[in-house]
Amino acid sequence: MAVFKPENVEDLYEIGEVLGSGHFGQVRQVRERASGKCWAGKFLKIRKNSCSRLGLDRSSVEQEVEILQAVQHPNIVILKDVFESRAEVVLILELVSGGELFDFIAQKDNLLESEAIEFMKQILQGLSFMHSKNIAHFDLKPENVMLSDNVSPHPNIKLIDFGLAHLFHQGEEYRSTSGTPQYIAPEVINNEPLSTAADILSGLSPFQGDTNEDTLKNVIAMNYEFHAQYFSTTSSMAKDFIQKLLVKNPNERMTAEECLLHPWIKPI
Ligand SMILES: Cc1ccc2c(c1)c1c3c(c(C)cc1n2CCCN)C(=O)NC3=O
Repeated sequence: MAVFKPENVEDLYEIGEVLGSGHFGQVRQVRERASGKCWAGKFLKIRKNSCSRLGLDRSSVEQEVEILQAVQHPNIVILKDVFESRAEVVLILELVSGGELFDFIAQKDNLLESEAIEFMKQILQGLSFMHSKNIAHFDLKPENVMLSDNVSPHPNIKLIDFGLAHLFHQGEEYRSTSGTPQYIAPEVINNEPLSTAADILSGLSPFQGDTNEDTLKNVIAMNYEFHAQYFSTTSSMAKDFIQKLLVKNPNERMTAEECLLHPWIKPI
């Protein structure tokens, strides 16, 4: 069993504003008292016993910590420290102050394809690194693709939130139905054995339906089209790239490594 620091996190960090919250608990900005540097504290409620429904199993937190310690990469958020009290584990994570990529793009009048390629390349570099270590994120969605800062003209992409991530062991069969309906792969919906390929399809959402049920049906049917309203100025190379991701059979879907070699990302 992993042992985390027993010190009281508030002895070393000043707890600041809430940055986000979820089923797991809260993410808050924290300030390291010794250096004055700001980090993100992910405060996770831990189940007191197996009968309790509130909080997370300690084993799932141990897996998130093990995975974050294994994926040190410029496009993946860094884990600095882990503290544990009676019913809480606190992850001290790199603060990515540039906010969500989705918001950065939404506030621009238009996104050049060259900018989209640069963002996609960084996302794929982080994914390719994780997948090379047999780790899948399993919750890749716009909210979990963030920017390191909001000042530089070319901010760095940072993948965050490894709460659903999984480390595949040799020959292991793994199934899960967790995830966000409009971003999950068809094999997740069908409760089939999963692989890192699920990450490749999960980040896109041309499948949005009026209800979660409609969305899931669209994902299963791979029901999408390139509406002229959005794609009239999109290059055929970009559409070819997307089509090679939106493939129902995970074994026929491009891997992150193959994506990085696609001519849209890496022109010949
Ligand atoms: C400036 C800012 C604002 C909101 C943040 C974060 C940072 C943030 C962070 C993290 C997580 C897991 C969630 C976070 N959230 C919650 C929303 C994430 N889409 C994290 O690991 N580092 C962050 O900076």
